Amino acid sequence: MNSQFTDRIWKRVEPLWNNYLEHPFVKGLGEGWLEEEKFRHWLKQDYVYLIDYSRLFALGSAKAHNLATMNEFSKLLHGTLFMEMDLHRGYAEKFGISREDLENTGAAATTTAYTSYMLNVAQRGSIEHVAATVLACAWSYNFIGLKLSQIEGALDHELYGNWIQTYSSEEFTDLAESCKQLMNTLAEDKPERELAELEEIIYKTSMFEYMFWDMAENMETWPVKES
Ligand SMILES: Cc1ncc(CO)c(N)n1
Repeated sequence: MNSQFTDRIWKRVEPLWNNYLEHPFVKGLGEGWLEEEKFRHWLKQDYVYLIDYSRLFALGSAKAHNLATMNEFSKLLHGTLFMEMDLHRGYAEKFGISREDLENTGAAATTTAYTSYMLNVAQRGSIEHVAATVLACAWSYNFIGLKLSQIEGALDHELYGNWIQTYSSEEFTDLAESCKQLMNTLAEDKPERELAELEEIIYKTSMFEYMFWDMAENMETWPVKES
């Protein structure tokens, strides 16, 4: 098979993504010792993150040049709003966080920066820009889920097993693969200047992914609290 755009991307992001696996939040999740309050912080921030992330798939459908692409984005939208966010709703119920509280979480600085960046790039750009903004998110969570699932006992952990099961599942792997396929199709025959631009978007979102783990680990919101 011909070399794909995502093979080039993999070479660029792999060193950065390996840092996710060393991050204390991700390590704690995989080895089962992550403090619950940090996980609860991630859960709430990630829920509001996913609301805006879902908008990107809707934008992808709107900007699609053909029905097949519209269908792909619509499947990704549905998968995020239902399959993925059900995981969050299940945890919230376990923690006694109401649906309303979950949904009304105030986005932290990092969450705001990350979603604003993606929405800005996607709104200003074309369909391939939309595909570039969503790629690192789905693919890197699948990468992390699959890696953590290899740790002995991780899938059976009382609290975090469900997280690892979801992100390493066939369903979520399909979702990540669809994002990769979409990116490859949309990158076909594009000149190098445009490919380099897409690569930068994917690299930046990968950096934001790292910042999101940091935000969760340090339970950050905004640097100065209202008095
Ligand atoms: C921050 C973040 N990135 C990626 C995913 C996977 O969709 C997620 N749930 N949250």
